This record gives sequence, C-alpha cells and structure tokens, in this order.
Amino acid sequence: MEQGEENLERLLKWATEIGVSDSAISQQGSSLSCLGQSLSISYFPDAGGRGLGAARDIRRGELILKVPKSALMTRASLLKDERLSVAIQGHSSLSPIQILTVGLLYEMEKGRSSWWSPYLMNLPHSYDILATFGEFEKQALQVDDAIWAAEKAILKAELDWKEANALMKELNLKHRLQTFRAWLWASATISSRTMHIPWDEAGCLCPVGDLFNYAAPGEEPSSFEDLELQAHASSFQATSSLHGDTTFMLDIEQLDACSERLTDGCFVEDIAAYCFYARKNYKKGEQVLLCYGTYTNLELLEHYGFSLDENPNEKVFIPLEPELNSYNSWSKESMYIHLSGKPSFALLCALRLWATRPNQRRSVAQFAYSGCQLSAENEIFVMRWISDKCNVVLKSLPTSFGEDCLILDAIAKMQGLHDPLELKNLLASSTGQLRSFVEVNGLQNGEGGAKLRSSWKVKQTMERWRLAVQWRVNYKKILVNCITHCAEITDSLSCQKKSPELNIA
Ligand SMILES: C[S@@+](CC[C@H](N)C(=O)[O-])C[C@H]1O[C@@H](n2cnc3c(N)ncnc32)[C@H](O)[C@@H]1O
Repeated sequence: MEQGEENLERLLKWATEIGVSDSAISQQGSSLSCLGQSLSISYFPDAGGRGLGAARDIRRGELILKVPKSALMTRASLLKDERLSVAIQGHSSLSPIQILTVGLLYEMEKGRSSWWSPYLMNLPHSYDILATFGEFEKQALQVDDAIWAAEKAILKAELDWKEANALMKELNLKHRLQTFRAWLWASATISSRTMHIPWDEAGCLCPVGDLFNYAAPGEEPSSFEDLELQAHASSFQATSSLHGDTTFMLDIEQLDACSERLTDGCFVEDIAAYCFYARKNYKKGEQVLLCYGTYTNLELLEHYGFSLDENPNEKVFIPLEPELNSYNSWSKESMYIHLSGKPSFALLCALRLWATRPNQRRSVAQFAYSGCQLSAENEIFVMRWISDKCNVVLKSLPTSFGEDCLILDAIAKMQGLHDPLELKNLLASSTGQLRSFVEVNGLQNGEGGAKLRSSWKVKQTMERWRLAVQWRVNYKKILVNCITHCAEITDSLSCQKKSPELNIA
C-alpha cells in the first residue's frame, strides 16, 4: 500500500474511533470506517482532486456527514495544551487567526504525538493561494486589481508572520516551523479549510469534513436557496423522527447560522457536531460538493487557490467615469459585467441615466431605476460606451484572449509531458511569455527538461502561473462576451429603428 493510502486509512480509522460518521444511525466504534454509508474518498481530477463521492444515491437535504465537536481543531481545543495556553497570554495583540495558525504549527511540531496526527499528516503539502505567488505569477495576473490583491495578500501574510515570531520563538518551535514558508503553509491551511463556528471568528479545522470540494452557489438569491433547503430540511426532520432519531434535524435557525464559509455545513449545537447536508440530489459515484460561500474568481484564488471557468458569481469591473456615481445611488461594487457578458442591473441603470440629457434625468429616473430601456438611442449609446470600455481594457493588457488560450494549452502540454527529450525540445522552441517562464526558472539549458520534471519548486511555480493565466483568460472571456452582447443589442436596436412601426424610442 502506498504511503498516501496508508495515511488516509489511518485518518479514517481515527475518525471512526472519535465518532465521525456518514451514517444517520449512530455506530460509534461498531463500524470499521466512518465513511462508506453515504460518502467515500475519491479523486476528481477536474474538480478539486481529492474529494468526497456519493457512496449511494443521496437526496437533497440529507445529512451526509457528522463530525463531533471533540474532533474539531479550534483555538479552544488547541489551548488545552498548557504550555501553549501559558505562552499565548503574553501575546494578547495577536488576532484569533494568528493564534490558530501558531497553534497548528505547534501541533505539527509534536509530530506523531499530536492527538490530531492522523489528520495533520493528510493535509496538503503546499497550497497555491495568492499569498504564495512569486513575482512572475503575480505579474501574470496582468490586471491591476488582481496584482494589487496578490500584493496585499503577500504583505498581510508577512506582517502576520512577523507579529507572531516572538510567540513561535518562545514556544521554541523547530527552525523550519518558524520560517515564512511554514507560516504560509499554515495560514493557507486555515484560509482554505476552516469552517465557521459561532463561538470563534477564527473558525475550526474539521477532519474529514474538509475533504469536500467546492461548487459555487447558483445565480438565485441565497435567501431563496436557503428557504428551499429549509423546506426540504423540514421533511427530512419528519422522516428522521419516524426512526426515532431526532438528532438528525436541520432546523431553520441552525440553517440561518450557516455562514459565509461552508454554507451547507454548519455546527449543530443540540448534538454538538458539525453537520453536512446534501445541497442537491446525487447519483452514486458523483462528487458531493459543498458551497463554501459566494466568491468571485479572484476571491477564490485569494482564499482557496483555485478559480472556476464557469463561476456564476464572477464579476468584471470596468473603469467608470467618476461623475457616474453622482447620478445614482448604486455602489461601485454593484456595477460590473456578469459571467455571461451582460452588464449588471445597476451598471445599466446608472449608464442609461448618465447618458440622458441633464434636464431630462429627473423625468426618466423612475424608468431607469426599474430597469427599463429609456430609448433606442440611449441604449445604443450605452452599449457602445460599454463595448468601447471593454476594448480599452483588453487592449491595455500585454496579451490577447486568444494568445492566453494558447499559453494555457502550452502549460497543459508542459505539465503533461514526461519525456525529458520532448520537454527539452518544447522549452527550446518556446517564445514570448513561455520563454520568460523558461528563463526566470533557469530552464534554457540542455538540462531544462529534466529540471522541469524533477524540481518540485519549478512545478509549483508552473502550477501557480497556470492559475494566474487561467484567471486572466476567464476575465478576458467575460469582456469579449460583453463586446459581443453589446454588438447584438446595438444591431437589433438599429434594425428596429430602420422599421418605424417597431421603433421603441
Ligand atoms: C476544503 S479543501 C477540499 C479538499 C481538498 N481537495 C483536499 O484534497 O484536501 C479545499 C481545497 O480543495 C481544492 N478545491 C476545492 N474545490 C475545488 C474546485 N471546484 N476546483 C478546484 N479545486 C478545488 C482547492 O485547492 C481548495 O483550497
């Protein structure tokens, strides 16, 4: 058996002993594995890698996993260690997340003697959140807002680490656990894996529960989603009561308590356990996904180290005239382009009003705010204005959408090639941004292919570079879609204007 498999087996055995269960019927200690009834660990190459699959057909709203409070790694559970607890008292300025981060490193130091060791040894060895990006990957984001987000994330991580240095020294952590690299690992673990708990803003690490990969919530308002889920949950409550097992209920208050993070998992006070509920029906073998919250791709990259090609919550902001804000009460955050390329409701309203003669604005404001077109001329002006802005943004970036798609293909090819000779030839023939990657990573000599294949660091840089290019491809795709959308509207309105009986102006 491979080391990875052995480690997973150890995790499942330990989790079973401490009461983690994917079965609605409590079977602490009586089952060989805490999984197998509803879920099983599988590998999903296109959606998060290691994750949890349905071990049977699952109905929406069903409780699929329960992790007792005693298994959660929280600040409170870590601070049961007296040495840590005493040391922390002298560092009251550290934030809850900094304390959880130090606590995690402190447990890592304990190695096999840590109570959480079966869990800790199954954590990823490295992460790709924005704070881990080097200069090359950061610049590969191309868009100022994204580069700033990366810079901010890196500076924040450095500052947090420096502030926690004294405590780590006092705890006498091994040198390698006191490095910025180790800090990045621990803070990325916390950023990408913690779940909300009502009693601690730092959240908790939830063994087994943190194996669920992410699915974005749809476009429907979350309150509607919640209501639907609540309705289903009440029927689940009735069913489970029939079995005389009232512990497996998800009531409305508990559901409301599910917060920004894993919104379909929440801590249920009555049974003192973290509970996970299926957000839709699943067929046996399908990956069971969880919604960690509503995130744009940049936010996903920042906190979780991945982005989605089809993220319904993606937003692309285009530069707006400063005076635009004085004509409306929409916030800047509400004026953006959707995944589909369509302008947001607020952006359209604001621009329609802004494009109206000042002395007419008052009289048409009501129409504009209800989302109506004001006239064909007005709409055509607005569409052309948006389209021009999108074009300006696209042209200001160093590479085009088409070039980026080719770069992504080339990266995929490099990541998939295993023959050093083929890799060497590919590297030798590289041009443009691929050439820059080759040079920055010292791959230009004859050994480049072998280095690319064997160096963990180069592979990591390439994966982060891929993530940056993938992010900007999706960003540009939305701008391209928006230009197409604007052209379609403009064309159709121009045609209508030419036929007087259809003129809507
Ligand atoms: C809570 S963990 C999920 C389990 C994780 N795959 C593992 O092997 O431990 C969250 C991490 O999984 C990965 N992930 C989750 N959902 C994903 C998705 N839809 N696409 C790509 N990566 C995803 C990201 O690396 C993210 O930081």
